[in-house]
Amino acid sequence: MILRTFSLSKFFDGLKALDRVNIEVEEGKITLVIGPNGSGKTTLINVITGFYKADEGRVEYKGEDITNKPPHELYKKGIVRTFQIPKPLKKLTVLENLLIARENPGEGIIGALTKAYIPKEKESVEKAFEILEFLGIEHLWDEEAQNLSGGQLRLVEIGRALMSDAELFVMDEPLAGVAPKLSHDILGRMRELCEIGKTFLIVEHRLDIVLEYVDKVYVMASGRIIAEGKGKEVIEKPEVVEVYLGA
Ligand SMILES: Nc1ncnc2c1ncn2[C@@H]1O[C@H](COP(=O)(O)OP(=O)(O)OP(=O)(O)O)[C@@H](O)[C@H]1O
Repeated sequence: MILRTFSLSKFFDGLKALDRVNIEVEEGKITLVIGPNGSGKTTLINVITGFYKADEGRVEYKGEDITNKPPHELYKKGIVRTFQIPKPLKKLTVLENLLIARENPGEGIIGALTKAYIPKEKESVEKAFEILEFLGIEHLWDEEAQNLSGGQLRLVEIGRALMSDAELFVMDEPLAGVAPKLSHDILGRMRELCEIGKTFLIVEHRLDIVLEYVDKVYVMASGRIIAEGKGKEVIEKPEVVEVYLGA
């Protein structure tokens, strides 16, 4: 397992947003976390990636305790979280967005903007083009991000993460606002990346599209993992049907 959580808990003023969560993320696989609104999925990702502090429990990455390490330290270890491209960066081109991603793992917007105009090494530019080509958006390299469709922006977000050489990609709703065809393309690209050893931990609501691509599914409700398994069989479990109906 590349990542594991052990009895991970997070409280907000008495609310148990995470309640002793145990998950295992296998290397080279896509692990999906689902659950009704407010069940704790984003909180789980935020705690794993160091954006929130855990109140109890532990996170291990490659056997090392990484609990409550800040995002930039996790980035150095090979864990990257994707984010929607913030507004100021939308004025930059697609290529520029990839180039500054490498320098700004922590996603500080101010830092990103001040560093945006430093000279770029040839090697970084070559790498950026390779990634754009892989994602099928190399023709958009000189386009301002603000002119892209929602789906194209998602691909740029993934491209930014790929600039980092990370091994574990943590993504919150990578398909939100993306049309079905492009969603399938994105998931297909993720599967190809799994083949070269990359690992994905994702939260996604679009179950109709995503389930066939993922290796393992965890279902959350009220801060707890209530079911786990492979693809479609999980969502047919009575306890899962129940939480979705109740929601
Ligand atoms: N920063 C915060 N402060 C206080 N409460 C929070 C905070 N973040 C999340 N919560 C609460 O924790 C619970 C879990 O929220 P979370 O966003 O993790 O759920 P989710 O499963 O990602 O939901 P959604 O599918 O709607 O995004 C919710 O009750 C939410 O209101």
